[in-house]
Formats: sequence, structure tokens, C-alpha cells
Amino acid sequence: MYVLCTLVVLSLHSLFRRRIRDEHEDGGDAETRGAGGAGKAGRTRTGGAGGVRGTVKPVRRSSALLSPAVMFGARKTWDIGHAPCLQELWKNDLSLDASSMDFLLSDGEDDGSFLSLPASSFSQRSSLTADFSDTNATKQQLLIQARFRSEEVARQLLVQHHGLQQQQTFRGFGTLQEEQPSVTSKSVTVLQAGEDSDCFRCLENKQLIIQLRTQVKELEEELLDHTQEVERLRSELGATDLEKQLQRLLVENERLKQELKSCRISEFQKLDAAAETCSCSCCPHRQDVEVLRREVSRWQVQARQKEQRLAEVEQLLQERSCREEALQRQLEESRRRQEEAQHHLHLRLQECEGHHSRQDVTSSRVQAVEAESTHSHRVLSDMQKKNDVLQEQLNVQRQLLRELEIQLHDSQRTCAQLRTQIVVYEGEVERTRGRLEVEVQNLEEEKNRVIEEAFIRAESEMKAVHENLAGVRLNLLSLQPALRTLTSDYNCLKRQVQDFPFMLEKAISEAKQEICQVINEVSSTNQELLRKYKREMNLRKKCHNELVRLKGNIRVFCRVRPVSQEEQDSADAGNMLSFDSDDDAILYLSNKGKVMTFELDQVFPPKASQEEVFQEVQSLVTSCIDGFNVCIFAYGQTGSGKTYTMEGVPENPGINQRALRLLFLEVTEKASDWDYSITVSMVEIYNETLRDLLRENPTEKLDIKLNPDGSGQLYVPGLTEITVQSPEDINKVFELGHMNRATACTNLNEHSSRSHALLIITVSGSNITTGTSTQGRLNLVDLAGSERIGKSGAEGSRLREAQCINKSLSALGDVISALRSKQPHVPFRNSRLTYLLQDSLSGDSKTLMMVQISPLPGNMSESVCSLKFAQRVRSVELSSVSSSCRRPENSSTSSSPTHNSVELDSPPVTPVPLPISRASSTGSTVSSASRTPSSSRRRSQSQLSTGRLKLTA
Ligand SMILES: Nc1ncnc2c1ncn2[C@@H]1O[C@H](COP(=O)(O)OP(=O)(O)OP(=O)(O)O)[C@@H](O)[C@H]1O
Repeated sequence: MYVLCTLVVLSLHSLFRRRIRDEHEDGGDAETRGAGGAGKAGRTRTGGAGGVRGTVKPVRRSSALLSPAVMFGARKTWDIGHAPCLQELWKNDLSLDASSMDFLLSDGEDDGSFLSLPASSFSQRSSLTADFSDTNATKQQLLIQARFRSEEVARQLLVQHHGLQQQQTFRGFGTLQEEQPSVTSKSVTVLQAGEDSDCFRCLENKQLIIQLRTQVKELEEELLDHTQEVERLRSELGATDLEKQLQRLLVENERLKQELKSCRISEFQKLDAAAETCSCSCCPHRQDVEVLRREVSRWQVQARQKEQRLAEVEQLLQERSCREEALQRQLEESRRRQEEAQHHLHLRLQECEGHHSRQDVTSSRVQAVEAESTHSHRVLSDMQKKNDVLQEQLNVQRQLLRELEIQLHDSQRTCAQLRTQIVVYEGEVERTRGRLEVEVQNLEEEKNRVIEEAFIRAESEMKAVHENLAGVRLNLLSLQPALRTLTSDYNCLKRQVQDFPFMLEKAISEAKQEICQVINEVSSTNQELLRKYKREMNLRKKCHNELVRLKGNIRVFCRVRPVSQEEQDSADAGNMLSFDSDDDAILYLSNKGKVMTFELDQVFPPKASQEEVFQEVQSLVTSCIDGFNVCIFAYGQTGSGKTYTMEGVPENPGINQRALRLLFLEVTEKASDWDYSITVSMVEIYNETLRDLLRENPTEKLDIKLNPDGSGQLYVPGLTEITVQSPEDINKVFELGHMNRATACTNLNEHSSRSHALLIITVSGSNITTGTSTQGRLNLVDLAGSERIGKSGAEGSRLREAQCINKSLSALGDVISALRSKQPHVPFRNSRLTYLLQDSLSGDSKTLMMVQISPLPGNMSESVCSLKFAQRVRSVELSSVSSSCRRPENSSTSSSPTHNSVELDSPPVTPVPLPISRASSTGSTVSSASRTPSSSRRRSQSQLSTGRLKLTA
């Protein structure tokens, strides 16, 4: 019966619970439909209860689903249907996770079994769930407590239902004994009583449902109030002290940051203002501003580092605060559980004791009933068994109580440890806080210091800026009148600019007229200057000509070569030649006790250098640039130094190279006004044959012809002319000439002394300004050595060479004599040499004969001959016959040389018997035809013998 009643009660309980759950689900769904996740949680829980009721199905939930709002819709009670499972779990010592715990908490409707959980419990549940993940030990502990609680609640429910059944049963038994004493009737009564009881229970259950609903609503309201209250308290009280401290620090930090930022901004603004005010590069404040900027940037870097450090410390503090908070929550939870456990244990103990006392009462009643009925005996025995079971349960409960006490001790110990840990953490937090405060203090001091420094600097800067500003204002005040003046000027200029195009046009036309006028003036001035220049040039030329004329168009120099070392060893040059220390134109020659005096234009002693010789020659060379024809030739016996004087040696060049260098120098100096070109030709006359030494085939003979252009000039057809532009070109030309001369003759030395070598330099110039052009020619001649045939005893080809040489030299002497005596006829055609040099020996040409003398006594006779020849040439008195009277031979005769004149004017073989009558004794008016060689020779000899005679015909 008891079992039947229990089953009925349980089925009713299950039915009511399901109905409540359905109703609650309807409300919960309505509530959680908006909450999404909560609705899902409710559905999951329902499915679990309706589907697999007998198994523990873990459902994972997030901590968000455990919020009070969500938990409100799914109020937690102990599900009695899970009791066997819990027991089984307990027996198997299986651990439950948070989801299993959540699953085991389901709806309930019994007053006694209903475990009302306030909102604070729900809120703590989230922390409980969070604590599960902290440590396994804590989790296990909480699971054990949950098991205890579930077991305890299940047993309470069982006991309550059981007690209710017993009471009803006993009440039924009483009624039965009063109305129907028989056992059968008792049974029927019991059944009737069961039906009444069912009706009663139905009504009672309905009331219970209504009460429960009312209670649920009240609890909802209460929970809502609690939640609001908690929120309000939290907002009022704020967080814990640590949180408050942290918050305060954060606020302080923010404030400091803002302050620092504002200080920086103000400082930058001040600096920028100072920099803008003092924008000039030379302002000394600019450097200070730069320094301040650098310092501020350095402090910014340091501030950033401090901020980072502060953030790290804040983070650390926050972490520790969280940890401390978690520990505090853990401690609170532990305390709360401990109190709950104590409370439950106490209640259960009381209940057990009450139950025990009730059991004792029941036992006494049972014994009384047993005495009346066997059935009662059976019931009594059952009750005794039940009592035994309860006794056992009581023992188990006591055992559990002891275990719980042990657990309580453990919890207290854990609590103490946690407190110690909290104290440690608090100390650490305090230290960190102290450090932070010190750092914040330092930072603040640093910040204040920087701000003060910056402020002081900014103040000084501002002061300076203000001063500058005052100065600028003063300047502005002083500038205002100037500005007014400038404004008026500007307006005036504006008007002028507006009028500018017309003015410009007018000015341009005026300028054009002026320019035209100036150009005309300049042009006329130029014409005048050109005219004057030409006149001056002509004057200069006339002066030069007059000077040369005064000096003589034909000048005779004498150079005595030094005695070489070998010659000094072999012969004594002694006193044969001597010089006048007062007059450099006198040379004394003692021969056989007689002293012969020779007066020339210039005498160069052996010690005279090439440079000294050239200095006397260079005026003639420069005449060539002015358009004069110049002829310089060296005359003398073999070995007297002709080649040395004309060509020189590489380390000491002679007249040829120096003349060309001088020409280049002069031409370069006049390059601004004149455009000159210099051409060079080299020819050789050997045995009256003309050869071009700059040709590829130098053996080819050349001819001399009259220029077909009608100028009356002679020219050599096919003669090579090389334009030289530098001294290097000259060297190349000389090398080529020497090479060809060597190619033409097998015995160079011998041949070279037996031929005349001519270097012909033509200087053509045109004046860039005037357009006038000039052309001058410089003939530099290295004559062959004169030789006395009788003395040398030459024969054959040697004799022919000597005859040719003497003939040409004699012809040269005749030409020079004719020129100096201004004879109307000059026998140029008597030899190839004179014919070639005709242009350079006639007209305004200037001629220089360099007579080379050997100082050796063995060459005395040749030296005397040469000197006599030079003396004779020089001593011819200048004629007053005008140049117009002097006509070249070819101007009156044919262009080709006539042998008649050669024969007529040809001198004797040796230069010594030069026809004196032709050369000097006849005078300028005497014709060559009237001269008698014998008389002139005698006269000359007599004059020469005395050494005093000067021909002054
Ligand atoms: N002024 C001088 N100073 C030094 N040495 C000289 C001088 N004059 C001539 N000599 C030397 O005398 C020698 C003969 O001179 P050079 O050959 O010039 O005579 P030359 O008259 O040209 O003979 P040739 O008619 O046979 O050609 C050379 O060795 C030369 O170096």
C-alpha cells in the first residue's frame, strides 16, 4: 500500500511538474524569444527532460547564458527524476561539469522540494562557473558540494512524500477503525479514502499550482528588484577599493596626460609664435627656439617612455586586481557554501531528529496496531524495516556530516590559504601602487620641471618677442610715412606703367633715331680713324723705310767663329784678328806684319752668341710681317760657320728657327687685328740647278719664271709651299728638307757645303678691320762655301762645283753692288741664286749679308778675300737714285735670264777679283758697261792694302 501510494504520489508529482514546466516553458519561451540564446537553452533543457530522462546529458553553456535575466526564465530546482542518476553518479564517483550541473537543475513545483534561488545566487553562479575553469581542485570541491546538495534534496523530497503518505495512511487507518472494524472493510475504506484523498489532492494541487505561480511572480519581481538594487549599489558604491584605486589612478593618469598635452600644445604654440615672429634667419632666438624644440622633443620621448611604463604598470595592476577580485569571489563563494552547507546540515540534522522522534511515535502506534491486527504487525515490521533503513540513513547522514565537517575544515584551511594569498596579493598590490605612485610622482615632478623650464624659456622668448614686436611697431610707425610715399610712388608708377607702352614706343623710335645717328657718327669716326690709321701706318712704314734707308738697305755683318779645341791644339790663332773695344763695327786683321782694318755694319766676335746675333737681325725679320721682302744670307769660306749661324744646332738654333719663332710671336700678337698665314719652302741650288727639298722627288729640277698674273713677280712653278702654324711645324719642315737633301746626295756633308740652301718664308696678312693685305717674303740663305780654286787645286767635277759656286757668289756680289750703288741695271739673271732672290733684293727689300770668318791663320787669305768682298759691298755709297729709276732686269728684258748679261757682268772665278769698278768705283750714275775690271781691281787692292781706304765713289 505504501509503495502504491508512493507511486501514485510520484506520478502526480511528475504530472504536476510536467504541467508546470509546460506552462513555465510557454512563459519562458515568450520571455526568451527575444533573448535568442536563452530560448535555445530552455528548449535544450526541455528536450533533455522529455527525451532521455534516465541519462545525464551534458549540455555546454556559455557563461553569458547564466546571466540573471536568462536564469530568471529557467528557475533552478532539483529534479527529482534525476535522483537515481545522481545516486548512481555519486556511487560511481563521476564528476560533473558545469553543463551537467546546469542540466541537473530543472523546474520543480513542490513547496518542500522547491529550492528558491535568489538573484544573487544566480549572479554568483556565473562566478561559480568561471571558478570551475580556474582549478580542478576547486571544481571538484564544488561538484562534491553539488552532489551533496542534490542527494540531500532528493532525500528530503522522498522523506517528505513518504511522511505525507504515512500521515494519510494513518489518517485512513483511524477512520477505518472507527467506521468499519473488519479488515476487508478497512481495505475498502482505505480505497475510498484514497479516492477522497485523490480529489483532495487535486484541489490541493490546484491551490499549490496557484500558490506556486504567485510565488514565481513574486520571486520574479523580487529578483528584478534585487538586480536593480545590486546595479544601483554597484553604481553608487563603485567597485572594490582596488578598483576604485585603479580607477582613481586611471583618472589621474588621464588628467596628467591631458595636462601634459595641453602644456606641449601651449609650448609649441609659443615656440611657433616665437619662430614666426622671429622668422629672419639671422635672429638669435631662432637658434634658441630650435634648441627648445629639440629639448621638448627629447622630453616628449621620455614622457612617451614613461607613459608606456605607466601603461604596463597599469596593466599589471589591472591583472592583479582581476586576480584579487577572482580570489575574493572565490572566498565569498567558499564562505557562502560553507554557511549553506552548515545550514543544510543543521536543518537536516533537526529534521532527522524530528523524523526519528516521529518514527518512535509511529513505532509505538504500530505496536498498538500490531496488537490489534496481524496486518498491523506486517505494517509494523515494514515500518521497523523502514525504521532500520532510516536508522542506516541516519548513520549515513552522520557519516556524511562528519565528512562535511572535514570538508568544512578543508574549506576553512583553503579559505585561510586564500586569505594569506590575498594578503600577499594585497601587499604586492600595495607595493606596486607605491611604486606607481612614486613613478607618477617622479613623472609629475619631471613634468612640472620641464613645464617650468619651458615656461621660463617661453617667457624669456616671449619677452624678447615682445621687445622685437615693440621694435617692429616702432619701425612700422616710422615706416608709415615711407609707406605713404611708396603708395604714392606706386600710384605714380602704375600710371607710368599704364602709359608705358606709348612711352616705350616713343622711346624706341627715339632710340632708333639716336642709334642711327650714333651709328652714322661711329661710322664716320671709324672712317676717320681708318684714314688716320692708314696714314699712321704709312708714316710708320715711311719712317721704318727711312730708318732702314739710313742704315742701308743692304747691311753687312761679320761674324768670326771661335777656334775649336782641335784647331787650338794644332794651330795658333794668336793675334791675327782683333776687335775695337769702342766700335763693334771695326775688325783688325794682321797679316804679315800689316794690320788691315775693316769697317762693317756690325762685327760679332767669336764669343757672340746666337741670341746676340739674332737680336741684330730681328728688326729685318719683323719687316717681313709689314710686307717687306727680306733676304739674309751667310757668306764665307767652307767651315767658317755659315750653317751654324743660319741653322744652328738643335740645342742652340740659328737665325732660321729664331726668325720663324719671332714671326709666330709677332703674328700671334697681331692676331686681334690681322689674319696671317705663314708658308715655308726649301730649295737647293747645286751646280746652278734648282731643287725643291720639300718634294717627294727632290731630284727634279725646277725653273724660275715670271708670274703670269702680271705682277712682275717671279715664281717657281711646282715649288712646294707648306703652311706652318707652330714651331713644331717648322721643325717638321726642317726635318723633311734635311732628309730630302740627304736623299738627293750621297755625301751629305760634302754636298751640303757645295750647294746653296734657301729657306723661303712667305708671310701673308690681311687686316681684319681695314681689309688691307700685305705679303712679305723672308729668304734665309746658307750659301755654299767660297773657295779659291788655285789654292784648293780642284779639278773635274770639283772644279765645276767651285766655278758654279764662285759664279753665283760673284753674281750675288754684283747684284748687291748694283743695288747699293743704285745702278739702273741689276744683274739678277747672272745666276740662279740672284735670279731666285730678285724680288727679295730689289725695290724696298732689305738685305743682310753675314760674312763668316774663320780665325785660323791657315784661312787667312780666304778671310781677307771675304772681308774685302764685304767691305766693298758695304762701302758703296748710297745712291740718290729713286727706286723708280731702279728697274729690275726682267722688267726691261725678257722673263728668262739672258746669258749675255751673265757673261758681261760675270765676275772672275774667284770672289777675290770681284770687279771693283762694277761694284763700287763707278758710282750710282756709272753704267756697268763703262766700268773696267782691271782698273777697279787695282784701285780696290790699293785701297785694301792700306787698310784705310773707303770707297766713296
Ligand atoms: N759661332 C760658332 N760657335 C761655335 N762653333 C762654331 C761657330 N761657327 C762655326 N762653328 C763650328 O764650326 C764648324 C763648321 O761650321 P759650319 O759647318 O757652319 O761651316 P760652314 O761655313 O757652313 O761650312 P760649309 O760651307 O762647308 O758648309 C762646325 O762644327 C760648327 O759647329
